Amino acid sequence: MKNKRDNPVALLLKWAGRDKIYLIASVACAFIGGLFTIGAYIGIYQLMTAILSGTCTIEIVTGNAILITVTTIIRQIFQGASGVLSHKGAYGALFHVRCMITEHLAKVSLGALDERRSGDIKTVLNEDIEKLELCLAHNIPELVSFLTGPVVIFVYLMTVNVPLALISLVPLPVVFLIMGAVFKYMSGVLPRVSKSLANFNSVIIEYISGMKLIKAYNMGSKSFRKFSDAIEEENKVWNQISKRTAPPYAAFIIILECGMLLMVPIGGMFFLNGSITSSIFLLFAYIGSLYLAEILPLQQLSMDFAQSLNGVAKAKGILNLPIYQGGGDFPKQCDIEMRNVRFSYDGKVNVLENCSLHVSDGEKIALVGASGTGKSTIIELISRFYDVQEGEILIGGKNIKDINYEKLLENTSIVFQKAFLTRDSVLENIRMGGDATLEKVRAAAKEAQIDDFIMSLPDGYDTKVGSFGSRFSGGEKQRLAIARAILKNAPILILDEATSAADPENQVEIDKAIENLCCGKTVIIVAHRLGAVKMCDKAAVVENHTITACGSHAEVLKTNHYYQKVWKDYQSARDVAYALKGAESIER
Ligand SMILES: Nc1ncnc2c1ncn2[C@@H]1O[C@H](COP(=O)(O)OP(=O)(O)OP(=O)(O)O)[C@@H](O)[C@H]1O
Repeated sequence: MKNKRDNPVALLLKWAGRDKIYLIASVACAFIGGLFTIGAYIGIYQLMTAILSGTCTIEIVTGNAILITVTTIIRQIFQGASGVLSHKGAYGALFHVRCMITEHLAKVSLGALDERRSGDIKTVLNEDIEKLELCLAHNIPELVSFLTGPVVIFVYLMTVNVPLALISLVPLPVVFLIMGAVFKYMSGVLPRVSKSLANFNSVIIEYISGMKLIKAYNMGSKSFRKFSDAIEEENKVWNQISKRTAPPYAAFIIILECGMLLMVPIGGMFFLNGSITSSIFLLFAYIGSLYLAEILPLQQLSMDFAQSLNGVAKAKGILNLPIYQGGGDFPKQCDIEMRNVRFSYDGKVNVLENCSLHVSDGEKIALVGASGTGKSTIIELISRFYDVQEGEILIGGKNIKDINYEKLLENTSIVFQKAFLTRDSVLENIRMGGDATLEKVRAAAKEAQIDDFIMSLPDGYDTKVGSFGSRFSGGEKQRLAIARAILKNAPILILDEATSAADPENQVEIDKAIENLCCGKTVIIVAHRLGAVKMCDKAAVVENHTITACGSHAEVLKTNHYYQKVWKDYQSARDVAYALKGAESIER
């Protein structure tokens, strides 16, 4: 049996939360407005009858004119109110759904997200959810409004003449069959539409964010090709849809409007054999053949409805992604332990196998290893961006899966190799949604060696960061990210050390900032340059999918070949720098 929760309209109403009341009120208004459709038809019928029977007076004309005007005005008022209420409810619902999805995404493992492209998620959050507005603000109230009128008129016609009223319904099953066929076709083709749109969005995101690279390698025409292919596919899909849906739409309109073809000969026959009066004949010849045209606006409904349901299904798909929930308090002690961990991103190739590591509370450890050996993966597992496939990771003796995810994030600061700045003020970029005062933010920025620079900006801490942080150099961005982590003051610090961003002066400032940041914390640093080892108590070598050596610099240097080699290389490089500079005191 189909679960009630699977019903897309019920789901939409649930997502609308408190705004559901506006949606229900809008449907009620649409219904009442629809009831008043009958006024104009009754007015015209009464006038026709009076004229044909020669009893028409000024009172009858005025009375029916008032009836038609007033019912039309009331109908419009209720339909207008229905529109206002449905839009208020619909945009409230859209807001709730978007918030639910973004909050949900924050608790989803990166593994689940890796399978989706950013364009795909953007399409759901933007275009697909926007389609829900169609359903809530238009489709549902319009369906009620445009169906109520014809139903009321049909009931009225039944009171006048049952056989003719029933004959007037003949086109209806045909048009509903057509609408059903269009709905079925649209539901089938929509996954291709969504895929093409998601691809289109991904290409745009890639094109804009990779603009520097595109320019540097003169890739304009090549990437434009990708761009134009995506546009072409979009165009192809929608052309195909119009080709397939145009004929049924035309048939829908023609069949609805051809009621006269039935009503005139059949009504005429009834009139000639004396079973109906002339006014009843005219009523059916005119109104009885036209009233179904009231549902003409519904021709778009099947396509819109299919799109809305597709939007619901895709939003539900994201909301169904498993999230980290439950779990207890963050432990008092912050020692970190990896026990025999196995991890693979794709389920096929193991990045880590039987990997173990212990970092004591308050200890600083540097992860050293060749590129691609799994250093960043280790810190992503400790931060629970992904879950291990075998083994366990413990903090303070507690498996991180048993720690409340938000508490884990609260107590861990991560400084990424590539600092990401949001399009907001410098102040907000440091306090990241928190409520720290400017004084506290400045104190953190001072420790991160970036306060002087921020104060030299035209608007100081209120300076807006340009898109993708483009106003700041790599080193400045790095120090802003360090200021963020200093302000957060979490007991565990994970640092994917950046070197590319730093020129020598910047590096001195970054090193000082990192030193301040690390003070009194349990720290894991991914050491891309060996110089970082000097600020740590221990070094651990990541190679062959595991940690092969761990200990003080001297201990690891004694036992590990890789470490001996890179240390030698590091020293030679320093000697070259020493010779080039001719300085007396380069620190060894
Ligand atoms: N999201 C991902 N999906 C699939 N594979 C990944 C992902 N991230 C990393 N990898 C792969 O996992 C392996 C380890 O990558 P990782 O980034 O942990 O190495 P690293 O030691 O930090 O490298 P580097 O020093 O160059 O930053 C690499 O082979 C990499 O290609």
